Amino acid sequence: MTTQELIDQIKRKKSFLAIGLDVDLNKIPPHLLGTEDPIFEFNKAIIDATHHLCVAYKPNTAFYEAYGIKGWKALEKTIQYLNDKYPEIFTIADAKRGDIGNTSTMYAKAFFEDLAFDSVTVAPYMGKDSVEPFLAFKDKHTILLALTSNQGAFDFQTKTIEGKDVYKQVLETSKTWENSENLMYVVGATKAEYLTDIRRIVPESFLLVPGVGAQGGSLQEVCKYGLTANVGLLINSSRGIIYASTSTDFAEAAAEKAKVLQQEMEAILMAQ
Ligand SMILES: O=c1ccn([C@@H]2O[C@H](COP(=O)(O)O)[C@@H](O)[C@H]2O)c(=O)[nH]1
Repeated sequence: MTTQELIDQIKRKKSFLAIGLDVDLNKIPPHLLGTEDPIFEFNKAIIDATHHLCVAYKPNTAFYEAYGIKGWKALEKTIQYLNDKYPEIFTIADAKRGDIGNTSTMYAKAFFEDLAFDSVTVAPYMGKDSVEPFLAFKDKHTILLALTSNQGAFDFQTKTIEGKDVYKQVLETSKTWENSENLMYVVGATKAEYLTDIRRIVPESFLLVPGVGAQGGSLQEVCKYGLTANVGLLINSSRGIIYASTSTDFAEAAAEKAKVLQQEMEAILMAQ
């Protein structure tokens, strides 16, 4: 999917919500546990109930890898279902990969060719040659971790090396790489006060922003400093939406939570 197609979808739906599909078998409604593939059944119901309210889904691969072959199969079925039934939706494999070049090539093939995701999250700390294999896929998007939502972000990302914060070096250096127009960046909603500086370096780039809801980040604060003329934001919420109910009404309850966020987004876009 091109960036323009993503922007068009955002404008059409008046939403820049990315719903996180972080499926934990201990948290899903018990009646699904008797089905053949509870993870997929859960995702399918959530997707069918919420697809009109969001523009992206972000399965975090850890939640699938944890269940071995069955988890990976459920991930494969989920992305196939999305690509077949809702091809306008932007898909994000939150896998946080990155390794020496030939290994990164295999990661890129796994997520872009085999699973056919539109994008994958990548850790930048092994440098240019570890990210290039992802960027070589010209019709796909590489989402680089810039300033993450967790407390540990302050351990390295905000440290100053040679006079510049490390997260700023990630943004500035990555902009010089070939096909950098296909880069997006992860910035935590809990770090909204850094967005003015971030927008000075990447004024147009899309930012994937997790941390609204369960982690305490504010949608309003993020939009105040991070919104661009083309929106430029994908706001992620996972637990706050998908675990709204643990009963048979779980999909409707998730849609209600998603609707609240979508309406807040619509109001922000109208006021722009
Ligand atoms: O900086 C980051 C990068 C990734 N994440 C991931 O986003 C979701 C957030 O889930 P919530 O339940 O809405 O808190 C999850 O998959 C994280 O691994 C992040 O939170 N922060």
